[in-house]
Amino acid sequence: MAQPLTLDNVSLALEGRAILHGLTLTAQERRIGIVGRNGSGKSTLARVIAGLHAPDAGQVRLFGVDVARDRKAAIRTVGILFQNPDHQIIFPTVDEEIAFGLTQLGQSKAEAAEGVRAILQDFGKAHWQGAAVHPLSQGQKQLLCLMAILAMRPRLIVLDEPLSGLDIPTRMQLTRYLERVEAHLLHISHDPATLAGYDRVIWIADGRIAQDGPARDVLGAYIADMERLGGMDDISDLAG
Ligand SMILES: Nc1ncnc2c1ncn2[C@@H]1O[C@H](COP(=O)(O)OP(=O)(O)OP(=O)(O)O)[C@@H](O)[C@H]1O
Repeated sequence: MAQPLTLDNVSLALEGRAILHGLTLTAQERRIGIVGRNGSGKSTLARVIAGLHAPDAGQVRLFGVDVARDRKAAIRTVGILFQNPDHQIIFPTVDEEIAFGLTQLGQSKAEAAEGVRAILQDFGKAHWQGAAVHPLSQGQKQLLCLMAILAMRPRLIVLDEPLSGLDIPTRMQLTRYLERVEAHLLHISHDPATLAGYDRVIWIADGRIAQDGPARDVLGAYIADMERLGGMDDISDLAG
């Protein structure tokens, strides 16, 4: 059976600078965390795994789908949630935002409308039907993005720091929503606390895998290294 996630020697340069260096891994865990410092390449990796950016070399396969080459299959397979929902939302109303992905999947207007109704109902947000997006808080917008992705029923969702701009109660609520998601999650964060309890954590440093294993081991080593670096003199030496 096809593995949920396979990276085979994935490399990528941006503006002539190598960002990802021959990443290779296979994963079947349902909850995978990616940690790393600012500039280590996490967001770039997120985009490559979501098929938004083709690698220069190597291949990403999700459940057997080559997400860079087979875009049609990719949109059924993977969704991505970004840090800032304002960069993700393109429509002025909740319904249009959710319906868009469904029509991209080939659903009719009526099917998409039913999909919108169903996902809002599922999240106890039936009263959002017909609502405008602009008065929503950041957390509510992030929830809208999550619902829009889940309505499409992807098998894997890439989370690129979607909690980091939210206050603590909102983060806790969104975390609870994420916990009930059936799809596989690949959650990118520089905050180890977010990933405690995950099935597997991969630490990325300078576009390479620094460590890969159980959350407790990898996060422990990562925290120790971050504290070591944090104890050093000059923040200008810390840039990624
Ligand atoms: N479009 C781009 N063009 C050129 N360089 C880029 C581009 N996007 C990112 N980079 C560079 O690639 C490196 C990795 O960036 P990336 O955003 O993937 O890291 P990150 O680990 O997600 O960082 P952060 O935690 O700060 O978001 C950085 O040095 C960044 O400056």
